[in-house]
Amino acid sequence: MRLASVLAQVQTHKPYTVTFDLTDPGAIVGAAAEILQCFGYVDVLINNAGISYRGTIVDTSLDVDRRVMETNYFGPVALTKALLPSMIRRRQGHVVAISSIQGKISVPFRSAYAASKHATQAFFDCLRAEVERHDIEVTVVSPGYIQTSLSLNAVTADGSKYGVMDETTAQGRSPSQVARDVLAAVGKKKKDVVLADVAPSLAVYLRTLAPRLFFSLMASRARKERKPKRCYVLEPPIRTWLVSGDSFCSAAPRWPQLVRLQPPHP
Ligand SMILES: NC(=O)C1=CN([C@@H]2O[C@H](COP(=O)(O)OP(=O)(O)OC[C@H]3O[C@@H](n4cnc5c(N)ncnc54)[C@H](OP(=O)(O)O)[C@@H]3O)[C@@H](O)[C@H]2O)C=CC1
Ligand SMILES: CCCCCCCCCCCCCCCC(=O)OCC(=O)COP(=O)(O)O
Repeated sequence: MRLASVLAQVQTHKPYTVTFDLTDPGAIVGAAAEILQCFGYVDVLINNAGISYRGTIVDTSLDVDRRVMETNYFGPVALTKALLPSMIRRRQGHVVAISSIQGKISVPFRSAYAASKHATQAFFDCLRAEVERHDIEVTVVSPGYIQTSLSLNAVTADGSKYGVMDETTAQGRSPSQVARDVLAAVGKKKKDVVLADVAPSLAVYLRTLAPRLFFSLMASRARKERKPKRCYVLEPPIRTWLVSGDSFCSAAPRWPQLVRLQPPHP
């Protein structure tokens, strides 16, 4: 009842949906214009859309690197630039970038994703400093795993969909809790928020304070994820095959279920 009476006093807008592709710069400009025409201004821009990736650098086509970068970095940058002048004119506005803990640490088989999120962190950190004088707030949010379709929608080395619900994703935080935490961060005008468990949060410090140890942990993680578990011999012709280890499967399932043993893939 109290909530209803508070809501009745708060001026709000009827929801309005504008659908566009973040990899299409023209569509972004058009969408921003449509949003401004409809509402006149934007109070809080939450750059949330994104795509993840699984694969080895050596096997990944440059088109895939570009696609991830276009979606996760250039898209939000373009949308922010399109809406920023109106925020500056109004001397009011809040820009949120949903990055990832992988914007602060880089883990193996996520090169394109981690790079796009590091770029996001850097861009919005610069933006925060530049627009402070216009009274505009910038919050970068770096979550750990969240229970969404991110792994299902992730792109692989050859551009196809990964299509697997990873255990890490399935066991991640609830999206509604993360949404509440993001809104709380906006309410408190927080500048940088990590929403992750202890190990990833500590890993950020480890990367800065003990980089050699961090790099060695990541190298060992890479070795483990590629480690084969079972071995089959097929004949004829006489060849030895490996079934890739479960953990590697979960990192890059597009990789062959059967891979040749000699020589083993790096
Ligand atoms: N889930 C996780 O573990 C974590 C997620 N994040 C970040 O959270 C954000 C949201 O991802 P999440 O909800 O988890 O993943 P989902 O795959 O469930 O959702 C991704 C969303 O992004 C939209 N999207 C993807 N590509 C484009 C595009 N080219 N143009 C417009 N919209 C697009 C999708 O729209 P559509 O459905 O129409 O394709 C969808 O709404 C991402 O930035 C991700 O990096 C950060 C840390 C952890
Ligand atoms: C002093 C003790 C420090 C202990 C640190 C040990 C090192 C632990 C490494 C932790 C790596 C965590 C990786 C977390 C990845 C993550 O949460 O990513 C979030 C996402 O964006 C999800 O993307 P994905 O597509 O990879 O599912």
